[in-house]
Amino acid sequence: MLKLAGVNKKLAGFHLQDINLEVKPKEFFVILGPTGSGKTVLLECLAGMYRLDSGRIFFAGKEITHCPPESRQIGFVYQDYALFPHLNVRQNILFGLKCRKMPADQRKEKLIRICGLLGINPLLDRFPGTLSGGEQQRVALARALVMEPQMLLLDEPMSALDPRTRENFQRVLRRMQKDTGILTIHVTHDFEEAAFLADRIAVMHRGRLEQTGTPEEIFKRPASLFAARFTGAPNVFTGEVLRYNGHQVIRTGHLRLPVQTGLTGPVGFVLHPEYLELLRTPLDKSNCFPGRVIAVYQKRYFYEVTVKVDQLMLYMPVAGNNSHRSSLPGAGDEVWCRILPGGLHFFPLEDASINL
Ligand SMILES: Nc1ncnc2c1ncn2[C@@H]1O[C@H](COP(=O)(O)OP(=O)(O)OP(=O)(O)O)[C@@H](O)[C@H]1O
Repeated sequence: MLKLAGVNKKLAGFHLQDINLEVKPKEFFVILGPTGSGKTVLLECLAGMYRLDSGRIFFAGKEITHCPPESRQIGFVYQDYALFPHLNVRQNILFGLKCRKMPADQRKEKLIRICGLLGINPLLDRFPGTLSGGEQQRVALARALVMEPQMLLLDEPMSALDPRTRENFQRVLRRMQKDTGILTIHVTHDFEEAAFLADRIAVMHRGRLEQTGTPEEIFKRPASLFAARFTGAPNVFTGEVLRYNGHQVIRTGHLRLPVQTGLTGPVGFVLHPEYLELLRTPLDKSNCFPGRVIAVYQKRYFYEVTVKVDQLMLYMPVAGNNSHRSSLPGAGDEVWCRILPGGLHFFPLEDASINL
């Protein structure tokens, strides 16, 4: 178990603020946040590269707040791989074990195991300058893993990879983490990557952790406008909860959507697309709203229909295949949009001026 309690670190122009976090043994934990939000500084605090201003860090049953980096048994993989260019892959991977003066036969045994796990045996005699980005990243990971760290910190290890290589590396990484069970903290600004890899995610914004939860919890129930928008939730809007004709409604533009929420006043809300139904004629007047189709795009497995309802641009995926295309409305058509029960999620709006 890793525990951070009230961790604070001020740097010129940046403040890592009041970080409280618990990560379970064997967990794959992702810190998700935009550039400059403090993800790397947080990893560096864990690795012992900064002296904390306040707060404590505990790992595997002992306090490590003041332990020097080399005694923390942490593996750190950087964004830019940081391989030694004058050493071949084998020498790069074994560098740390040689410094530890591990006997050659033990080094060899570890090398074989790690390279098998990451599929890099054919690369052992090559030099970093001759490797692709994805290959270099695997080597960097192997170099960290061979030291058998108790915790692995990965600082945007895929930022320089093309989408296909990134997808492959994500699979390798996830399998490796499940096989080894090393508590892993991975930093990224990409929600899809986070959702694929993470057991749990913490959303970071301006030096603070805004929300922690499983990928599904964060995607379905974002706690703030920032979390909703940054994780790419479609149909994120703002409005005001008030009473209208004796009912609780949310007013947004000229629309009044019936709601049941403990919140009042200004709120943010998500209209989950899978709870939106596209109709030619209204079914249930209280939850059906007239709109106009703005665009229909074909995606791989579904159609993406954009409907303007009052001032809201609603994104709606509609399942279908080519033969189904003719039954879909087209741009300019008048339609109705029905909100099914459970389709609305609210969060308090603390800072309406958040600009992503
Ligand atoms: N040693 C330092 N001294 C002063 N400021 C620093 C230092 N290291 C980082 N910062 C600042 O702290 C803020 C957070 O930096 P950090 O590298 O943690 O962001 P990040 O979330 O990892 O961003 P990115 O996704 O771009 O890597 C930035 O404004 C950065 O300029």
